[in-house]
Amino acid sequence: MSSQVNGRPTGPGGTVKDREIAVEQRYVDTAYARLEEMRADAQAMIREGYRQSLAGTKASLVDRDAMVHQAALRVQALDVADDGLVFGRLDLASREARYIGRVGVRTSEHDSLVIDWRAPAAEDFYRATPEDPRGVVRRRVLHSRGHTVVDLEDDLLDPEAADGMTVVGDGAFLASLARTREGAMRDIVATIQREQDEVIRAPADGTVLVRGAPGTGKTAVALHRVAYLLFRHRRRFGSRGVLVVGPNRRFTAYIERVLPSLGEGSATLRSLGDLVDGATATVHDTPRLARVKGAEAMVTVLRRAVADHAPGAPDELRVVFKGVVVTLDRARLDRIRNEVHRRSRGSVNAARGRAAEMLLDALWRRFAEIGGPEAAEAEEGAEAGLWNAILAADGLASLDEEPARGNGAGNGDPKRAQFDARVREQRAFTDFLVAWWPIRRPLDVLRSLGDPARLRGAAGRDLDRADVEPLAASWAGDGAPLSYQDVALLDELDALLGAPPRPSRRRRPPSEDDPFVVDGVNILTGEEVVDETWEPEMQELTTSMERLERSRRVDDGVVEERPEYAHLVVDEAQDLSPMQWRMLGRRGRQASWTIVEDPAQSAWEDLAAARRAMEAALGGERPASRGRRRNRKAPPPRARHEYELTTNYRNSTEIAAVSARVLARALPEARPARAVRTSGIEPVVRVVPEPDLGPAARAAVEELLDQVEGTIGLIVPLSLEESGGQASLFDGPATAWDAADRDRLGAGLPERVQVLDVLEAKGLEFDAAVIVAPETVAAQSPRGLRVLYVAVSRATQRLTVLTADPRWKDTLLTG
Ligand SMILES: Nc1ncnc2c1ncn2[C@@H]1O[C@H](COP(=O)(O)OP(=O)(O)OP(=O)(O)O)[C@@H](O)[C@H]1O
Repeated sequence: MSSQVNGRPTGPGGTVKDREIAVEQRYVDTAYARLEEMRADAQAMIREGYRQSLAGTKASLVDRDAMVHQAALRVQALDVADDGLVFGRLDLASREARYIGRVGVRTSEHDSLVIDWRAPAAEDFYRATPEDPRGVVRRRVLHSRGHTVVDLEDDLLDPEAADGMTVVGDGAFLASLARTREGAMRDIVATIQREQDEVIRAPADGTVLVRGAPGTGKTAVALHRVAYLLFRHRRRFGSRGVLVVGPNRRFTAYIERVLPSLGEGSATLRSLGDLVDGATATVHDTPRLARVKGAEAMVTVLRRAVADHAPGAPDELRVVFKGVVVTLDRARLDRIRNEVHRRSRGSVNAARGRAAEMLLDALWRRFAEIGGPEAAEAEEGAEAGLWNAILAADGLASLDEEPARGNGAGNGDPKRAQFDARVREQRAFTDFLVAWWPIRRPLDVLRSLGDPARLRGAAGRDLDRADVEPLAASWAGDGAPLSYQDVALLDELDALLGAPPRPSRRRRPPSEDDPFVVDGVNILTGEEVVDETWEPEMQELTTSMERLERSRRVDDGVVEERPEYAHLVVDEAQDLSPMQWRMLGRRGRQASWTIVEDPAQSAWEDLAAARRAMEAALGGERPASRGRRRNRKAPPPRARHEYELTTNYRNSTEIAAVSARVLARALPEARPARAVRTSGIEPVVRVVPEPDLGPAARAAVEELLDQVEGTIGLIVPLSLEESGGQASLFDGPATAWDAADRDRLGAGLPERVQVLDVLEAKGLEFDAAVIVAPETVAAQSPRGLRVLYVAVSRATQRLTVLTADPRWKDTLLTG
């Protein structure tokens, strides 16, 4: 027999619930006491690590590093568990009770006190249902504040086996969904639902693809999965890293506390605008420009741009050899440049040496063509022995002897070697080389396309001619802001240009008279000529933190090494352009992936092209097979596991009904998720004349400030002027919600109000949302209705929509 008691007084000890809370509190106190001991042990280990380092041997420093690192991680994890350490209890049919918490805690005799939520033994806590109780009779969720248990909620899963077990609860789960939002996402570790848990614990290999409508917990699930993967496969994912990518910086700021609250500080969290070191996106493109910049055709355009001559490159090379002037004109130089590019795709910046060799080849041929050898001999009045005399003077073999090894095309011709050596020495040649084949940064190339003529050349037939001017305008000028799509283009350029030649680590003798050394760098090989004492032994003795720091170092805007990760998590994946997929693909060539998306929220017009790019990114690059194995069949495609989340935990049923109506218009065949919480508060739609939209929005926010305690989102249409004045591309209504408008709207409002545009609102949620001008949002792009669908599904409690078009009132409220 069991008894469902919702806090009714039952006698001198208070309510049944109070007594149950007191029992749990005693257990929780024991767990905290042990946690404290474990923390003290870990801190002692850190002290011991530092003590060992005083011993001063190299081995002790390495040991110290490893020990301190491990212990510091442990202290960090234990600190995190300090708040709400224990949140669950399972009572099994076997009468065993299991406690589930943020970290595993064992007694000093190694008996389990608390099971880590990610451990297999905790799975039943999330998976057991009345239909499939998995041996669980009662599941209890403990709500704590700090170290104090303040509430309980039980689920009776197997009433037959309950036999006298107390069951308390008053729908605390639903109440937790209605909680006030504080501006940052929180973990859901205590209330993960079964369908979500299946995603979190999905296999670590291949690709996990998660779909679900707004508010179904896709982001929450993806982040908990990261914590799970790092816990269960620490060696694999911890060392090569996990990258979590969100759509924009506001979003990453919103979710950045979740992983640390789960004890995971090691995953890298970046927005699509921050993935390339040294470049930061600050604006969104207009939908039209985003489509152009994001399309795969840009690969060809950028290839041409890289292969084009650099701005300011000289168009004639002129050297003098033995009084004979040898020149290469523009047409010849262009042919050579094309040939060097053909051979050095992906390593253009490292190809200066090859460029020099090919120039010398061409100069030598030209020298022969113009009768140079005869002219040179005639001028110097030399007999047949002239060459020998010169060669001998240079310490090279005479014509009668074995041919000296040539510097040039490796043909062993001493005349050619002589020619090469003399030309290389000339400042005219080295200066030309540096200007003609400069080390180019991705940003320089992108800026060079700010010149419409140059962009037109690179565009060929791959861009619509009408797009060229606005594209160029968005890149022109050193101070032009970078857009989110631009960052993917910079990454593409980085891949095309390749890293500049790596500075030499070897110590070299000072080489002041080496003609190829300009400003301390050998201009042919790019090697830095290091002449200070270098102590490799000392350099290697660095801590893990220092190594991490060094691996991220950025040199003059060029990334030294693009990091690759063992696992990539992509949120809001439905919005990635093909170019953005390529950018991610380069970071996960050998990775497994978790992809989270809702195609119905996609603002991307050509979803099919984006899908192809996604598949290419996921296909990655398999480790190269060697030798005989090369002819074997291609490896099987990576495993894919697909999941759908179906319950909306964010919106009240009233708000979900409005978003379902927008969805029905945007995508009639799509099914909305089932909302589980009814608030009794109906959304409000007000019709106001267009010029009054701003003041009406202020008034709506002020009203809501009295009605909700937490965050308010004031969501306005896109500004179509932000990324370089492409207003001409705008073919919707003329209201411009530019930054100044938004500042005016937000002026003087408290911090819990955020003014943001519809794209920035992606993935976020607020207690209350005010949506301004749905008619404008819907008309701003071909996928405007989907963008509006995103906007109306942001609020948990209250939704107010302001429209200048009375028809929208019916659309939103009655469908
Ligand atoms: N099992 C759960 N227990 C408690 N809260 C939950 C649960 N699942 C999701 N939530 C909450 O529901 C809200 C929506 O979750 P989340 O933002 O992850 O949804 P989403 O599917 O990513 O939405 P969108 O598509 O709009 O980005 C969040 O506040 C999240 O904490």
